[in-house]
Amino acid sequence: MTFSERLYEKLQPIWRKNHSHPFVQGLGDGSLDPDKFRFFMIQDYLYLIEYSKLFALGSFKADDVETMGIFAKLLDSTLNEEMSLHRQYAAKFGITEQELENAKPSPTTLAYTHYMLHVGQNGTLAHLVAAILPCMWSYWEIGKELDEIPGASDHDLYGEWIRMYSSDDFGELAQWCIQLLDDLTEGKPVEELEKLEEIFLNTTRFEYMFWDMAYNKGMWPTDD
Ligand SMILES: Cc1ncc(CN)c(N)n1
Repeated sequence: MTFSERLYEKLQPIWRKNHSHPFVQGLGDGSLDPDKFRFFMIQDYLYLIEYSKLFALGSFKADDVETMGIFAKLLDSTLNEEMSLHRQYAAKFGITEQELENAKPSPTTLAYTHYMLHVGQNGTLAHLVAAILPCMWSYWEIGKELDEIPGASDHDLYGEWIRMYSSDDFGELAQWCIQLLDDLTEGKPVEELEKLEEIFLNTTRFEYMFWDMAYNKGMWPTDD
């Protein structure tokens, strides 16, 4: 069994919760309150600013030019393709550049991004890849599942989001990351694999928390 197959088994209970979460269900049937989606888009934009730094770190930590180049491609596609989706949605929602710039991360956004950056800065390349993989893998799975719902990818508001995350381009990058983690973990000792599994499951849990945060528009419990 490859390491990613082992992770795939372990992540099932959390992914089931993702897929049945009212935010994700609402994206699929079009019933999601646009105000919740607006909140999500702003938080996700802030999230991606921090997340993209992990690709720069991946390039720094890689041992060969080919891997460095693919991390550079991931950095470019996140900043200039994925985040341009967010900028388009911002325009649709009348969110100004100023509002995006002044937006503050929620506690969940902060905790999730800081955790990944901590692991990415202090760990090995395998640690970094274990931390970033759930982000790509889970969105690709959700995108593909929602794309199968008749009419979902043509929805006026949420269709574009579904098309982006179910796309072959997005899937290829997720698959590359899965393969890289399998290559990096081949023949590694049990304790190392357990540590990587823990990191992977932590960010998998953070993915679930992000959906829940968006659905509840969860900010700090006090404005002070
Ligand atoms: C929270 C989150 N997780 C994953 C993705 C997909 N890159 C995202 N945009 N935002």
